[in-house]
Amino acid sequence: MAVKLHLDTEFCSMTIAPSSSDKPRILDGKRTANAITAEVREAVEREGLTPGLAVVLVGDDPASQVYVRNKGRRAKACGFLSRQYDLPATTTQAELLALVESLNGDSKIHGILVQLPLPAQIDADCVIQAIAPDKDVDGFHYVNVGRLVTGAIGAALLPCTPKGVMHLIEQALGPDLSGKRAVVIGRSNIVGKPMASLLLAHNATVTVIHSRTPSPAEICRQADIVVAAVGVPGLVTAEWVKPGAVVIDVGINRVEDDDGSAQLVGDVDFEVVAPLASAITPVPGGVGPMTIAMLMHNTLQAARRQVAVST
Ligand SMILES: Nc1nc(=O)c2c([nH]1)NC[C@@H]1CN(c3ccc(C(=O)N[C@@H](CCC(=O)O)C(=O)O)cc3)C=[N+]21
Ligand SMILES: [Mg+2]
Repeated sequence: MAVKLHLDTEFCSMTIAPSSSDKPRILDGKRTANAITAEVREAVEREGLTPGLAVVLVGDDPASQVYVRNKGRRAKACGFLSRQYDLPATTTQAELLALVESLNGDSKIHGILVQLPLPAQIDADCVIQAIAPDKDVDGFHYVNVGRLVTGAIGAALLPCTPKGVMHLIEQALGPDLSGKRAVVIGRSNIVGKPMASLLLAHNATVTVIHSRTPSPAEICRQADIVVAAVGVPGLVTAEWVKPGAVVIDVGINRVEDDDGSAQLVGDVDFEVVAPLASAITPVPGGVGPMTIAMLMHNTLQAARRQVAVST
C-alpha cells in the first residue's frame, strides 16, 4: 500500500525526474528548502493565517545562537509571528517548565521549539514532554513519536530532519519505496529512529546499523538508500556504498582543515562516494537547510490545525 505522506500535495509538484546519465545527481537542499519556504509563505498569505513560532534558547552556546537566529529569520520570511526567548545558562527546570506552560496556553503561538542541547541541570526529556503535542513542531513528544511509529502519520508532527530527508529521497526515487532496501546509520531519537519509521511507512525494507553492529560496511553495501546520521566525519567510504545508491548525509561535523581553518563535513566521504551514487546530498547545503524548511512547514501545519479546532 502506498502511503500518502507527510507533505501536502502542493509540495509534490517539485519532484524532479531522476538523472538519466551516470553522473551523480546532487540533491540541492538549499534550493529545495528555499522553494518550500516560498510555498509556505504563499500558503500563509492565501489562507490568511499568522502561524506563531516560539524558539527557546537556554544559555549562550554560539552554535545554538546561530541556529536559533536562522530559524527566526526563516519564520519571518514565511510571514510568521516569530518570538525568541533567551534564558540564562543558570535557568532552573522549574523556570523553563513555567515558560513552556505559558506558551502552551498562548493562542498566538502554534509551535514551540526548545533548542537542544540544554544545560546539565535541566532534564531535556521532561521539558519536551511538557510541550503540548500539537505545538511540538520538533516532533519529539511521545504522542508524535507514537503517531509516527504506528503509521498515523497524517496526525503527527514529524521530526524536521527525517521529514526533510524523506523529501530529498522522494526527489530521487518518488514516494513509494516498495522493493528498496534502506540502511540508516545511527539510532538517535531525533534522527535515526524516526528516520527508520518514516522509511518503513514508505514501504522500504529498513535496517538500522550502529556502533555495536558487526560488519557495518557489508550491510550498508546492500542498500539502495543510505542515510548516515552518526556524527563520525567521513565514516561512509566507497566500500560502504553499492553503485547507484541514493546517499543522504545528515552529519554536521566541525573539523579542522589542513590549514587549520574550521570546516563543516558530513558522515560521508563525499569525494569518493559521489561518483558511485545515483544521487547524493552535500554538506553544507543538503539536509541542514531542509531541517529548517520542515520546521516552517510543521509550524504552518500546527497553525492550520489549531485554527481549525478553535473556529
Ligand atoms: N530542538 C531542536 N531542534 C532542532 O532541530 C535542532 C536542535 N534542537 N538543536 C541543534 C540541531 C541542529 N540543527 C540544524 C539545523 C539546520 C542546520 C543547517 O542549516 N545547516 C547548514 C549549515 C549551517 C552551518 O554552516 O553551520 C547546512 O547544512 O547547509 C544545521 C543543524 C537543528 N537542531
Ligand atoms: Mg547539510
